[in-house]
Amino acid sequence: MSEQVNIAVAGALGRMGRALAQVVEDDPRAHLAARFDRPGVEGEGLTDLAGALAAAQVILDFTTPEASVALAEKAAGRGGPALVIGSTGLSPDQIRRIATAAERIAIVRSGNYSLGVNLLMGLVRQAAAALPALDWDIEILETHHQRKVDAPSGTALMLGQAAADGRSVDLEKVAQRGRDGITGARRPGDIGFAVLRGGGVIGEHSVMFAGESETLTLTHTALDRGLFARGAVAAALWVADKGPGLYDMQDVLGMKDR
Ligand SMILES: NC(=O)C1=CN([C@@H]2O[C@H](COP(=O)(O)OP(=O)(O)OC[C@H]3O[C@@H](n4cnc5c(N)ncnc54)[C@H](OP(=O)(O)O)[C@@H]3O)[C@@H](O)[C@H]2O)C=CC1
Ligand SMILES: O=C(O)C1=N[C@H](C(=O)O)C[C@H](O)C1
Repeated sequence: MSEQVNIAVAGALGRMGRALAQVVEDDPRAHLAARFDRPGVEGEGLTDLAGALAAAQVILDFTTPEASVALAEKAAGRGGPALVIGSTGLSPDQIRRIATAAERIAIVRSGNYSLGVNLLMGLVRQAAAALPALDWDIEILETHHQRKVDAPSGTALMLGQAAADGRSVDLEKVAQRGRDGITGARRPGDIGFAVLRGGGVIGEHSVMFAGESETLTLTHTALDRGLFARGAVAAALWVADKGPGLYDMQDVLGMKDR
């Protein structure tokens, strides 16, 4: 067997952290080199951040925006390891700081590591380009479990970006992220976001193209959290030998050139 890739898991006690560790342990190409959580949190088999930085070729980071930025800057400052970041809810400034860190180390960042969502992004871009904005409204609906803290989801924002790219418009200028009360009629060209939270829903995303006499809806449903973990571990194996740069799951899946 060829050499295994040493992978550490940040946020190891979280929902994704636990799923990620399981997938790494089950993959013969990977070795679970370290698991760590919030500084000061101890637990069986947990190391600290310094131990993880020293042991890992790649760290899987599904934590919080603040933790991901701090980790990216720390890793960049010492020239590694590479990172696979899945945290969502990042501000534009936090996204910029991760991009700056990626000038010194390899970082994969995506709001969704599933194959289906990454394929859906291409379909949404294509549909948005084909359907004239004056006749077709775009609305994005996402549903997640009751414990999710950010909204709209990272995936919903990626799908909104894909729709905006298809229409060659700036998402910031057309995004409609909250409606309540007397909102006035829908502004032509807006891309709307709607958010549901409840129970244990892993993640559902729909993009509706609404015309006057017909609607077209593209939907992705995640059936199990391990889906994202398997995609993230595939990204870790992919990025382990990459040079500095900011990559996404479309790079990992080889979808960029199609
Ligand atoms: N890109 C994708 O495909 C996916 C992305 N996500 C995203 O991943 C993130 C995590 O989701 P989820 O696992 O459900 O959340 P959880 O809250 O269950 O897990 C996050 C974990 O990270 C820990 N943590 C917080 N700060 C640090 C730190 N500085 N260093 C190390 N660990 C830290 C948390 O500790 P504490 O509880 O003490 O705060 C917690 O244990 C979210 O942003 C979510 O949206 C989720 C699924 C898929
Ligand atoms: O918090 C979650 O659970 C999820 N977060 C990601 C997002 O914000 O899009 C991906 C997935 O939908 C699950």
